[in-house]
Amino acid sequence: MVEVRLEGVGKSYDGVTDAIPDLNLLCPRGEMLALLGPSGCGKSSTLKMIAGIEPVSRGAIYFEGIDVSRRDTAERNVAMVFEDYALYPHLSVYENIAFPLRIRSMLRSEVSAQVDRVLDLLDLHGLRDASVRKLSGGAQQRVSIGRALVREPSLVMFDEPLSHLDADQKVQLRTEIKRLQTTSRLTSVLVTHDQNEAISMADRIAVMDKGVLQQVDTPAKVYDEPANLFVAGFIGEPPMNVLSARVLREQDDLFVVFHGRLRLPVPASLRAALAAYLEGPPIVVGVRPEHVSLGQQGGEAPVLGARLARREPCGDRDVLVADTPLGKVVAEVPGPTDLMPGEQLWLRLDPAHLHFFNAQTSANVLAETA
Ligand SMILES: Nc1ncnc2c1ncn2[C@@H]1O[C@H](COP(=O)(O)OP(=O)(O)OP(=O)(O)O)[C@@H](O)[C@H]1O
Repeated sequence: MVEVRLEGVGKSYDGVTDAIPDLNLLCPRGEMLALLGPSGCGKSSTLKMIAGIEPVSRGAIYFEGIDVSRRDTAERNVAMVFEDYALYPHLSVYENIAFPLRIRSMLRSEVSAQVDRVLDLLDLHGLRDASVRKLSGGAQQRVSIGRALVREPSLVMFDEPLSHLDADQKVQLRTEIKRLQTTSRLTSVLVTHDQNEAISMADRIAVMDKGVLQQVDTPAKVYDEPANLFVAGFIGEPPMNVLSARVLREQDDLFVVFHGRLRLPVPASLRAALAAYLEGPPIVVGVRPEHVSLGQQGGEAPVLGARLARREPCGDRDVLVADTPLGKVVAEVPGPTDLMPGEQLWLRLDPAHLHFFNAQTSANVLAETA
């Protein structure tokens, strides 16, 4: 397994516009890097350039420090796992996994040993002689992962590997891929538009928009410390609420004030970063729905008056969509509640979980002072 590094990589399909202007990215050896972003953000182009399916227009791709930009997929020893499994339907599980070894004219005994190793790894021994066309989607994808691993690749590329599976199989295979990746220390790149897949499987997530890398970090950091408003809005479901506000000082304390309707103390850890915004330019405050709760008017905690527009029951919690003088605010509260549309609510925004962004650049103010 290798470390993969992209340096100043650019891709233009027509020689005029850039699908990817300038990408710098590192996937350390033994880690899974997820490329995540909306349709057209450049995930597939990046995957294809790393795999050697598409040439780079600029820059270079290094495997273990060696420039492989001009090598093809076979020379890079990259294995692919596709969303549609791409198995040979007339062959058995064993023969599908053995296929990449057979075309290398490997000795029969050696093929058998390698395939057995992979059948063990994926717990597929019971299905060894089954025809792949009779298997469930999840089992077919496990066979295609086995076929990718059997020839001991330098890098495994997972291209939307779970998109054809139903919800149960998705969860099972997610766990399986994570287990394999960790125990076999695979270097792998996962392309997905599904944030849950990226969060549950990857060591690091590269969030892209319009060909530009927005943030690359661990799933926890991408969620807890989004680098900018794009990442804040893209990661998390329902998305983070964003509200415009100003920062004021009163005696020695800083407060964030939302159009004179709500005033919250700024946590001590953010004071230095927010000092530049004092009495100054507007700021955008983000708060995740799970950090908006139901409060009471006249209680100790400051609250925002709201009217319930919609309630979405989600089992043990309710998603409340409320109209407030600051705009629409979404709250995720323990449920089920018996709240009805039109009801008056008092919302509490947890001051310990506010995110602050520069309204002009959209960057997280913590990143500006880092
Ligand atoms: N073969 C191609 N020829 C011309 N333009 C292309 C080609 N492949 C991709 N593009 C363009 O490059 C940009 C990035 O596309 P890409 O497929 O890499 O994004 P993506 O994030 O993988 O999207 P999706 O999730 O829809 O597959 C888009 O503007 C797309 O139209």
